[in-house]
Amino acid sequence: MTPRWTTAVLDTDQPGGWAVARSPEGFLFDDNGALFPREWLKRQDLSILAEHGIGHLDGEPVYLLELRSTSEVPGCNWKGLRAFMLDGDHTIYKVLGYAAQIGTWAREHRFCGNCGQPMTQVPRERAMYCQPCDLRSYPRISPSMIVLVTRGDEVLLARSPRFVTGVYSTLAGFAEPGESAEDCLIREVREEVQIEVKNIQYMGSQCWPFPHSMMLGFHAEYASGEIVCQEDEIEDAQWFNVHDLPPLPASKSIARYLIDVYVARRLGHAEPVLPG
Ligand SMILES: NC(=O)C1=CN([C@@H]2O[C@H](COP(=O)(O)OP(=O)(O)OC[C@H]3O[C@@H](n4cnc5c(N)ncnc54)[C@H](O)[C@@H]3O)[C@@H](O)[C@H]2O)C=CC1
Ligand SMILES: [Mg+2]
Ligand SMILES: [Zn+2]
Repeated sequence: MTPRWTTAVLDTDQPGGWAVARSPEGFLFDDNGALFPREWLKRQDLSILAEHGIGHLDGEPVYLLELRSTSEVPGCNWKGLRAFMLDGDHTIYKVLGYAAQIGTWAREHRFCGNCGQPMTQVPRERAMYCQPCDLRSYPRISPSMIVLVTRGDEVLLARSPRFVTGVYSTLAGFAEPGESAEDCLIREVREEVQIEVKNIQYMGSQCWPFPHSMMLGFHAEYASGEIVCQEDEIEDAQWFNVHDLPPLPASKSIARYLIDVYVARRLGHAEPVLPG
């Protein structure tokens, strides 16, 4: 089956196609969703910082209008990417997630980090370029490890002070330079709960555009130690029995997938599928 959405670097001098608009308040939407006829959208009173041709949806070109600020468009409203993930069509969320990552990266690379001069978009390539330095900047992706640690019928879940009240999730953290995925996972689990793990197994990955994480998901078994929560980062962490779990993260997240797979295996149920 051909995918509905494929990314591409499109020439913004070509007319037509669909466009999405992104401001500090999220994406513009109306009753028909977040995609608008591009020529119509460009006639609205928007403060456009940059335009990017980002790909094809059902064969039609899609562009991003990255805005400096939020403006009123009659009949339309603004909504954050997270809300599109939670209650929207998954393909549209993928389009918007990609648009958000390209918009953020291009906005943050308008000037060369080496010499401070303005950078320009490279035609037909997803890169910003500084001519004097011959320096290219590519979209930023931050590898993050996420792991479900288990001990028989028990799973180790924790709460960050940033989470929705009551929700517990798997442990996660960003890779540091010089680390393998496994080194990072072992360090993060040690730092956050002072537990040692063994039998690390890769489970799958997920793009997490908040703002540019690439989640690499693992399962690991408990080896030793008692839970001690990292100050400021971890509000609470506990072993939960698979028959008695707390409120869990959103169903489309890889955190939820890691938990659901393990629970399904313990209880002999059908395994879930990881949303891409
Ligand atoms: N899709 C999913 O199911 C889940 C995704 N996540 C994501 O995983 C990522 C990592 O999780 P956290 O526990 O927040 O990370 P973490 O445990 O490494 O702590 C966050 C700290 O890392 C540092 N940091 C921030 N951005 C960084 C970067 N790009 N590279 C290196 N260090 C950075 C900052 O000091 C920040 O306070 C986040 O983007 C989070 O949103 C977390 C849990 C579930
Ligand atoms: Mg963490
Ligand atoms: Zn430069």
